[in-house]
Amino acid sequence: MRPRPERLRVGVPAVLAFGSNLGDRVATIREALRLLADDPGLRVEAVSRLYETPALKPEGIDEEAPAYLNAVALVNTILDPLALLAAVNQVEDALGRVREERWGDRTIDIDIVDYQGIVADDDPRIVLPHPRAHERAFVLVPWLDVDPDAVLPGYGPVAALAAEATDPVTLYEPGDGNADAGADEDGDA
Ligand SMILES: Nc1ncnc2c1ncn2[C@@H]1O[C@H](COP(=O)(O)OP(=O)(O)OP(=O)(O)O)[C@@H](O)[C@H]1O
Ligand SMILES: Nc1nc2c(c(=O)[nH]1)N=C(CO)CN2
Repeated sequence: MRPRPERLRVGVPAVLAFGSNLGDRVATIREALRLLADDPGLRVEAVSRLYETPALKPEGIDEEAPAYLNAVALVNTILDPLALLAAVNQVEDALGRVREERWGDRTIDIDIVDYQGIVADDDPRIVLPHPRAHERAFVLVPWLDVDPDAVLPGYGPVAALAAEATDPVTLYEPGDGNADAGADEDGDA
């Protein structure tokens, strides 16, 4: 009998976006990834570099608010979209996310950008793809890091959308140049 492959690919692909603008942003994003990786329902397959981005508020870019770090992860999951949302909400809650004002400062935000290419807006709890991802360079640019050929369902190639998006995005390079979402705020791996 042939040995069983160690990891069977039975799930579906999804794209998660991470944002943090309060506390130790790198440590928080890294911990969010660790908590998600511990979930038996999903596997983290690739993580982008970190990008520093000014806070986008309903009235526009707010240079006075603490800047965000943003990253994107590709996952493979056996969870359905609502179960995946529950899993990411649980991680947000564990990391001290407080839901007060719209687009308010937060320790962590995790959005489901894409789930298996599905387009669905009938359930406001989970709109797919994420309804604002197409215009957010802070989502599109890190996504390109891990999938240069990515396509946002209903909108087209992510590279073209990123070229159109106007919000500024800067590769985050702490002291030692380690921009990995796996390293913490002072650059330690
Ligand atoms: N694709 C999605 N990913 C995450 N949440 C979603 C999605 N579609 C709908 N929602 C719903 O959006 C609601 C608000 O989510 P959240 O508080 O994270 O918004 P936000 O991060 O402040 O703003 P934004 O959605 O613009 O990033 C949640 O209750 C969730 O059910
Ligand atoms: N730069 C930046 N701005 C934001 C972000 C974010 O992740 N990065 N997320 C928001 C709500 O999800 C609102 N504004």
